[in-house]
Amino acid sequence: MLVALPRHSGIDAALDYLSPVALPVGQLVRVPLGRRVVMGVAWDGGASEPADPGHPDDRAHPSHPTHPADPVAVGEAADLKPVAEVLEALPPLDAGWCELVRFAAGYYQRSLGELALTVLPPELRDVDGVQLQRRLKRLAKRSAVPSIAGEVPGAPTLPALSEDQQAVLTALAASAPATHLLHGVTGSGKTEVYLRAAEAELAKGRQVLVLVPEINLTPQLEARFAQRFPAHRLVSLHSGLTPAQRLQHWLAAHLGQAQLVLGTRMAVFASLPRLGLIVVDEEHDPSYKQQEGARYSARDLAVWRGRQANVAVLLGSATPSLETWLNATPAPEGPGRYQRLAMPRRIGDGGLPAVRLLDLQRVVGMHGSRVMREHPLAPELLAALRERVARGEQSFVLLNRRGYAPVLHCTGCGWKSGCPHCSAWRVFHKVDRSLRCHHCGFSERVPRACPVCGDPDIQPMGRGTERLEEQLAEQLPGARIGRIDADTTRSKGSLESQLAAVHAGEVDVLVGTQMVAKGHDFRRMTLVAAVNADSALFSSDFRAPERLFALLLQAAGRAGRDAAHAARSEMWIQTWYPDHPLYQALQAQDYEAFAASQLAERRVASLPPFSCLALLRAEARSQEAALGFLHEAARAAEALGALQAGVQIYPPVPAALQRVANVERAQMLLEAPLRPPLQRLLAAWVPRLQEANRGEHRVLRWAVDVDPQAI
Ligand SMILES: Nc1ncnc2c1ncn2[C@@H]1O[C@H](COP(=O)(O)OP(=O)(O)OP(=O)(O)O)[C@@H](O)[C@H]1O
Ligand SMILES: [Zn+2]
Repeated sequence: MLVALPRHSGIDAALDYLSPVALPVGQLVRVPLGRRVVMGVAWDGGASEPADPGHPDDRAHPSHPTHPADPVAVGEAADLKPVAEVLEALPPLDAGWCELVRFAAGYYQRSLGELALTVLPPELRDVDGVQLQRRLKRLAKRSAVPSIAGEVPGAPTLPALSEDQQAVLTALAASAPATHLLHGVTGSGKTEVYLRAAEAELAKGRQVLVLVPEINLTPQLEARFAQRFPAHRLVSLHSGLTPAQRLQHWLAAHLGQAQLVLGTRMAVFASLPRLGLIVVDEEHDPSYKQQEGARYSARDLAVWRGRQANVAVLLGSATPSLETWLNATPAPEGPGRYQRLAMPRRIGDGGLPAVRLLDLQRVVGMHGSRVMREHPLAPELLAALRERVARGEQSFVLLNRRGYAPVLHCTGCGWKSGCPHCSAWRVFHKVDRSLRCHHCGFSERVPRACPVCGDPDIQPMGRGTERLEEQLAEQLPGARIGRIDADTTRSKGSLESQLAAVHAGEVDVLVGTQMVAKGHDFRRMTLVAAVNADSALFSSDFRAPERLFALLLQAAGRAGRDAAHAARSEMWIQTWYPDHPLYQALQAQDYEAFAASQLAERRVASLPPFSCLALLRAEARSQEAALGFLHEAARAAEALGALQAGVQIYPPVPAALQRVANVERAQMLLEAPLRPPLQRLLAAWVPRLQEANRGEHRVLRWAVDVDPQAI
């Protein structure tokens, strides 16, 4: 029986319980654990993780390709506790789900029980049989509503497919189930491809899983699917749902009542007994990687799940991740694991917006050095915005930093608004005159004077979206300025209403973070400007260039989506480094050339996708303790023969953000040219880390991150 015990508990395999009847694998039960009664999942004897689970991307089949068909005879020994309750109202989780969970636990180094239970809806874990019955009744009533109401609305009219869309769909239909990269430029109509591919599976009575990177992209996609398939039940799965909703939606999928399941990364674990297709929209998005607990990649698990279930997986993006791009590169240059499907043209044949690099050196040369100190936008860019406002077109100004200013400082003594608990600045938010730490949440009212020297002249340094909005309002009198970022969209429904206002043309110039830079189909936008992209150019993170390129190309893609305006659509980038190769590739709108040059760099530096990484993170009261634990862990890995196996262990270092909420953080990187040796080492090593965490180097927390997003 699987119950939610973390790997640290030392109990990794399933627990045994007495049951008067044999239970099928995957059956949900309630069992006593200590003094409590908890949810459990019936499991076969071999619950320990496979030593070498391969990788989500690997072509080879998993080490547990078949599922034991025999029901589990649970416990014979007399000292076992009996199962408290079998939740018979629910069919057992199917073999595909069980295998997915088994694989994910093994690959990401988590305890099987913990992973299995945490990916179920939280409310399911708390209900007993009676409460479950009640919820099922409610569900039955709800799913009956459309048929009682009688009429299913007439079939929606379908747009005629573009040549590219047609070609892609023909190739898809002709292919055996496989993983496909749908590489379509922004506005090429990838969603229509998802819809048609889904339609074919729905017609066969199969279920379709659609993953999106962020909650804020779900409403519009949900609306499009709901509109296209009015006779099918669609449910969403994401963290914005109430626990009760999430359970209802999960149940609808599990019982096969919902044919369409749309959600964020957690939805990859949905129970889908008749799965026919998986779509991963914006597959390159870092949000697919869970950043706590089991740090899984939903994109990679989707690929694994598709292969396991023998169904097609459609990875869509205008800027694929380099991992995916390499996987979709045919032999002999690449492994050719995925099929590449290309849609190089926009719907209506409108071109992509022209990219203009606005050289700030020249701007300063022409207008003097004060101009960029006092104003966020160069006069040329302001003029371009004014022109759009006058023509009744919309513009989007991208600044990937919320708040008013990233830091306050004292002009007298140089004091800066640091966070007392973190190695970070506190951000000035003008709306409530607060200094807020974006890492630990510590917030205070802005002091009247410098807390060190008493000088009243404390000034914002730098600029966030709040300040940009204010300055644009001053510089573009009469224009309607809107702002969308994490601060303006805190309350429920506010994002939807703000987006609706943009779509309705009530905003002339939209200021926003990356939140609005992707996915949205703005029809009247003809200018997109990035005003502080340079700050990401020199990041130490090896994925920073890939991220920046994707963000800017996605942002550019918000302009000129209506073919009628495409010709005069532009993307402006204000920069001190107009010759930077990244900007040059962007100007050429040449993803392939950019990917090729990045991959060449990664190959030379032995970075992913040419190597496999795992990160051990530690958090402790002191940096010494955190580093001490990591050194201890390194010794344990060496003792296990890491070096001989080809796994390189880098020296422990303080994390990039060293202190958060008074906790010191450090990390240690493991690198191997291939996955199997790394996976084998991790499987042997992770159980020993708990032992390493004793004595003088005790840490508060440690975690292994397989395929980390940032190092
Ligand atoms: N065959 C078609 N005929 C007419 N319009 C279409 C067709 N296919 C898609 N569209 C429209 O084209 C627009 C762009 O499509 P969509 O939003 O799917 O692009 P996308 O490829 O997902 O772009 P992005 O990567 O920027 O999100 C949408 O308004 C969509 O309704
Ligand atoms: Zn803080």
